[in-house]
Amino acid sequence: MSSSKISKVVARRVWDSRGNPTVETDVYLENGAMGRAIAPAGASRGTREAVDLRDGGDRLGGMDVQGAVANVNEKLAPAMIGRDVLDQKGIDAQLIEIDGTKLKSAIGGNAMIATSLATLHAAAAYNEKPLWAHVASAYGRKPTMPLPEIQIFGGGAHAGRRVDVQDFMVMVPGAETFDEAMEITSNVYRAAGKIMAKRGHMAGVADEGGWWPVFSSNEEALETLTQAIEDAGEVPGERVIISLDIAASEFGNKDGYKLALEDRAIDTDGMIEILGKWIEKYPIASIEDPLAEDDVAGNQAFTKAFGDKVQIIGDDYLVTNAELVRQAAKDKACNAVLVKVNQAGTVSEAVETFEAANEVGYRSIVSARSGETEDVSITHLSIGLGAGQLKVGSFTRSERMAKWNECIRLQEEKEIGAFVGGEPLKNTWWKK
Ligand SMILES: C=C(OP(=O)(O)O)C(=O)O
Ligand SMILES: [Mg+2]
Repeated sequence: MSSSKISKVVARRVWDSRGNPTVETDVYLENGAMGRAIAPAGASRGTREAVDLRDGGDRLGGMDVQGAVANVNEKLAPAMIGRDVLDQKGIDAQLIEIDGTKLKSAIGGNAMIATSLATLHAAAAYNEKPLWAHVASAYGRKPTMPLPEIQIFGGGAHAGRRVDVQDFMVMVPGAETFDEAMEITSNVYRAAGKIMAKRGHMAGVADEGGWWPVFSSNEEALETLTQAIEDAGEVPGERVIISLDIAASEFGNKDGYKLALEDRAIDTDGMIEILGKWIEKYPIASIEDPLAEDDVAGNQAFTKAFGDKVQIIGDDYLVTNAELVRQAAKDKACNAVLVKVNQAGTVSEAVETFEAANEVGYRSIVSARSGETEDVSITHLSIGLGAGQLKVGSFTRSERMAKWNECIRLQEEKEIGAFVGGEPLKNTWWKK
């Protein structure tokens, strides 16, 4: 039998969609197989997520990753060589041990996730399986096509804080196929672009490909999005619903929130009231980070008020951490978790979070970061785990389309369960 032992690990500096350097790792096996992955990078980051190691001083705005690359080549590689690539858990545990910090700040979350993901790719290559199939068999999951969650307008930290809300997205739970969900979303995207162009507000796209938010209020963005759904020939709330990432930690905390665009300071109750009005008025079926990451009482109150109506996703609030998911379930805060591999820092910890979500009955949405590359690992993870939903960003940016187009290809695989768009939102108003 050919050897599944790791023979070489090499990292290098490559570039992401914001022009920032990031880490790419190659893992080679004795039998000649190889896996490669690139670390993504967030802009609206939770304080409890794994941190990237950045350096460079004045060069590259202190965003360089030479130290992280060196850590892979000099510290992780020697420990990995000779290990069985099929032991993802053991390898990840070793990476965690070498780092030795709570937030992966010594080796760097960027170094850790590129290496952990590359190990997963190498194991798939050893098994001569596509990544999704390896993930499904390694974790005992039924592979399934996800419901796409796609940005139409960007905002928040991804668009110079032109509006407070970070992501104005749509999902098409009423689509019959993944392909149809993409087609309908692209119609909405282009309709939204036409509205902006007509208003003389067409100003390019934000970090994840949604149109640049030239609006005078958060609500104007919601109105425009609803209009775009109509212009695309759809009845808002029928096949197409709105989903929002408020990313509230970016403009507030438990002591108060500052809606910069509207020049308003409000408290937790005020935030819940505004969001409640939006849920009343617009066809919103999913909201991410409605309150700040430290606002436990706010997240609890919001979930109590709207948890049986909309999907409530913890991103900065749960930072792809299994313990925090279990705690949130005890606290009755949120009913879904965003799974971002680099928030956890290793594949094993991200999968553990996904499994914890399943245990407590929370939905999972595998997600990209605002800084991305051509790496399509998350497409395979979402399908292989049968996570149900995938959040990536939008048209106009190929680092996003690489992931969506990989979904399009994979829907042709007979072993991948059919798209059941409505299923992930079945406990929301969309389908009781
Ligand atoms: C994808 C997101 O943005 P970032 O990667 O900047 O955290 C998000 O907040 O869900
Ligand atoms: Mg988010």
